[in-house]
Amino acid sequence: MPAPVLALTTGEPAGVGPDLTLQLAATASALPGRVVAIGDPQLLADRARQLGLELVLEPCDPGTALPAPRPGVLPVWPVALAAPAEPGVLDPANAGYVLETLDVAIAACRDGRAQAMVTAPLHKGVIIDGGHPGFTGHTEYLRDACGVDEVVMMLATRLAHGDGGRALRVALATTHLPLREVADAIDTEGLSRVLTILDADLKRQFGIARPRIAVCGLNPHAGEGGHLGREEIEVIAPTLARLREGGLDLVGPLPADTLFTPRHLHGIDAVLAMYHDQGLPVLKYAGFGRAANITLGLPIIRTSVDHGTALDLAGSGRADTGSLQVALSMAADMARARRA
Ligand SMILES: NC(=O)C1=CN([C@@H]2O[C@H](COP(=O)(O)OP(=O)(O)OC[C@H]3O[C@@H](n4cnc5c(N)ncnc54)[C@H](O)[C@@H]3O)[C@@H](O)[C@H]2O)C=CC1
Ligand SMILES: NCC(=O)COP(=O)(O)O
Repeated sequence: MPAPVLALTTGEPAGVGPDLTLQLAATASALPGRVVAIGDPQLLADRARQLGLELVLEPCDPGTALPAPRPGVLPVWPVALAAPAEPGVLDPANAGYVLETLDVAIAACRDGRAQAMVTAPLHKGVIIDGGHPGFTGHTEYLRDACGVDEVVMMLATRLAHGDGGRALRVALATTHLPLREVADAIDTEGLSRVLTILDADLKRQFGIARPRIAVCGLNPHAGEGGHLGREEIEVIAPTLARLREGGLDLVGPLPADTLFTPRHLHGIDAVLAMYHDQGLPVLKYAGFGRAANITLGLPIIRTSVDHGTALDLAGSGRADTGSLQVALSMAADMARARRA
């Protein structure tokens, strides 16, 4: 069985995405699948030279089969930059380029030329500035491009210490939203959809027969019996009760500050946090550089790095490839599991 083809979008051209792609391709003894980079070949060649990396970039036609893998050769599906890119310097002119790399990867996953897509980081602000005011991230872009109503962002890592390499998975009930809007965005329908997708994809994509999911409250102390907010009483607890009747194994809502302690995490397959900065700081404290971001609920497989564009490191050679390695490995494993 040939290794799965992983379509790797190289992300914001002024960020570390091109660097990480090239660093991994030049130095990793083995990549976890057949990686094809999507980006501007000249940008990649210039960045490789800047980083002092020796590898051959081989532009290929996305419409034809990939050449057989060879050590030191990185196949590239070419997408042309709109303007030359300088490491660390954002240019809204290249917003369309970044989105086009995503479109190429999505199309390849949908028609079977690739078995998964892996995304290097993009810069949300510069894409908005470049004429895409509704853009909030890969997650929502993929949802719309794949024509599904709801997706779920989940980050996963392996705990390093004292926990036998156990997985920590943190999913989000809301994603890229101003904090002011979060409480209003949490309603029974949305929460039900998110938990149903999370449960289904932990089974389907991660092989967990009966996922046990712990759900955070929204407010301090999960609302302190209604004295510090009523979302737990009026929305979250009744939603969990209804989903339990449908067979989901749910714990909570629990105060988020104590939920993320080893005793409460014991036996839990995933935590659902109510908002981005309730769950992700914990995940990143536990595993920054060793975690991947997975979009659940899509018809295709998509993983990503756990970090952003790191403009301060672009072109320096000091960006850590750990998370990209995890994202590629996870995508390859998920593709093999789906094929099996
Ligand atoms: N998957 C994606 O496309 C993601 C994109 N972003 C976007 O990235 C942009 C910048 O976000 P920031 O909050 O500044 O986060 P950031 O992750 O780019 O940087 C935060 C800190 O982590 C460091 N860092 C990041 N990646 C690193 C790596 N591979 N090796 C070593 N150090 C690394 C940076 O140097 C910086 O000090 C924003 O537009 C954000 O939306 C953020 C997270 C994920
Ligand atoms: N903090 C995670 C993040 O911002 C990644 O977003 P996305 O671009 O993968 O939707």
